Amino acid sequence: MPISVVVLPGKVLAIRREDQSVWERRAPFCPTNVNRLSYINAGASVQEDISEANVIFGVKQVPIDLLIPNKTYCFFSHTIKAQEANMPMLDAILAKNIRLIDYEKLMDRSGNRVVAFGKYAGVAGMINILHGLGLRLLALGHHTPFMHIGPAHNYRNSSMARQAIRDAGYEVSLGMMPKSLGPLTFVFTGSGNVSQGSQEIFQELPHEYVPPEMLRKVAEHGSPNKIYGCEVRRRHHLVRKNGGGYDHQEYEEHPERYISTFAQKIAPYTSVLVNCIYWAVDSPKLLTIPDAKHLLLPTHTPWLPTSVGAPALPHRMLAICDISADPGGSIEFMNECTTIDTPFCLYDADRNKDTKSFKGPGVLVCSIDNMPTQLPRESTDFFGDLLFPYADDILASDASRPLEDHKFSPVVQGVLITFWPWSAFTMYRTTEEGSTLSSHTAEASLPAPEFSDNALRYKFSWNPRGVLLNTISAAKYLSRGQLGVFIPNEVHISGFAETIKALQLFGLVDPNPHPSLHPEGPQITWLLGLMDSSIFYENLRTRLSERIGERGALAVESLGLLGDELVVKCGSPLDTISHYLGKRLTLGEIQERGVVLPFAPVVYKSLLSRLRSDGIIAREVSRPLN
Ligand SMILES: N[C@@H](CCCCN[C@@H](CCC(=O)O)C(=O)O)C(=O)O
Repeated sequence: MPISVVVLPGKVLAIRREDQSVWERRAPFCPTNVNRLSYINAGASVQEDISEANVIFGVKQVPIDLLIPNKTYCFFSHTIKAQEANMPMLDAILAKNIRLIDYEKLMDRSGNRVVAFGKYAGVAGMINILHGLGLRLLALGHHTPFMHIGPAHNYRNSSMARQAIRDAGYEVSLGMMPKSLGPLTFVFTGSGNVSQGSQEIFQELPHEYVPPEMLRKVAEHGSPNKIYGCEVRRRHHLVRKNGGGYDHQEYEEHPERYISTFAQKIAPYTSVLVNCIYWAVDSPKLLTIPDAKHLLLPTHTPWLPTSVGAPALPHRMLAICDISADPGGSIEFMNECTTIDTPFCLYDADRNKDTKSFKGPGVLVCSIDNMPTQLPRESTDFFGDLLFPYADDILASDASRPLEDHKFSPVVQGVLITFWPWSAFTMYRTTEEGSTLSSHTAEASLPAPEFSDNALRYKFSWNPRGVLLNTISAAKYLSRGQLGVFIPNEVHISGFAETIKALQLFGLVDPNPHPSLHPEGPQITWLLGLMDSSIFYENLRTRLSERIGERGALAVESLGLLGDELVVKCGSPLDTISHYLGKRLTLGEIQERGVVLPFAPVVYKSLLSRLRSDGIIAREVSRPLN
């Protein structure tokens, strides 16, 4: 239920009822925190209407229509990596003049997060994967002590889960694991809160830690009466692409210069991978789709005693608990997070597909992205105590007043500053009401071409649908009091118009459903399949060049639309091409000018007016490019 707490006269804090999932039973503060907050004896009132609150606290994303304008909100928005699903919510936050304090960005001077549920993600994740391991081994023909461990949410608290794990561990130490399985190894990537939480649970089992270089040895010759653990840090598997070992400073600044050797050096000797790293868009992947193919090939372990009733394992890697939970991220083949309702899937590398089953070929994956809510009370107490020291500071926020009127502590100020680059980019790309707009100045409303390296001259930080849609609708602007209309096709940025024209020519910017693009329809490739599956590549290429010129044809080719990649069909040509370009031309983290940002007037006008009230005036200088 939502509660409002009066903290000071005129200062009301609200805690919203979580609605992101039925499982979400956490809160940002626990009752003890609220008692301490209500220090002027005002008490907390439980009420549906929280609109009188200045600051609204929550845990997970807020539905767009429930976002109350002009408030300060604190919650996990999951927008920092421009996560596609949450971009409409971010747009609404900007449009509604909301000041967002994202817990993920509350950091100390060294860049470490100060409030996080991470430890409980680790705790719950480890319990879940032990439960899943029991079920997977059963499907492979083995009853093991892990069968008696339930999913994390089946326990009243983590102590009860620990007890069940200790009991299972006792049986392991008594030699009750089937000998045909050989020794089991658990690899933990990362050393932060998540990793520590999961290792605390692991340590309830009879265990021995080994360094990464000993993994192979214990995987082959270790004892089946204990479980081997190994914590793998970046320095153990990251190497420079151009030669050389891991350099922390350089990696922080240039993760793209590194590759991971995890798949070759660590994964072949890993039975259960507990992935606890923080993954950023530019970071190297730990396991790619081709790596999985290799790792899930049958292994030959003739030294293990097997029989019809006690078969050998198909391969070493049995399960992955991807607590890091970035679809397509560090574990490339994890393309959709699992949920508390359906916690596991079995990824079959041969078919590059996963099934909701424990039986059959593959590796079991658990990638729930809200695991701490499986232990809601404990994780709320833990989180509330971390957040409490910042509550007063956050409560001082008045979203209708400029930032410099506030005296935030460095931790809170740091979060708010993260909004500046966004505003600046938007300012760079937008044409404000009242400015003069000729066909030349209009070019300034597009991203700077010098920051683009593809045929569209755009890179996308999320779904590019809006950008493409704008190319078939005219933009309106005010010029010296007169309403003008600007046709995007007439923009003369080199390459952009040709490419857009080509996309339009092939009907790829059409927002209406197309039968060939029905998600359940037959598989097709891009233009070759979409236009005429019988035409040869060379002929299509020539025809294309004749119709749209060589530059246009080159552009279409460079976007991969003439290749034989299968189309992920999203119903309409526009949605399908948007999905494709969003993936292909992704910018990654927003770092430079020239990226695509929310550019509807409702979004940027509120930003511009906020900037104006902060004394920053947008000024546009435009010059013709040719
Ligand atoms: N890595 C992914 C998914 C993160 C999901 C984390 N969920 C946690 C958030 C809590 C925390 O970070 O402290 C949750 O518990 O819901 C991404 O970045 O989008």
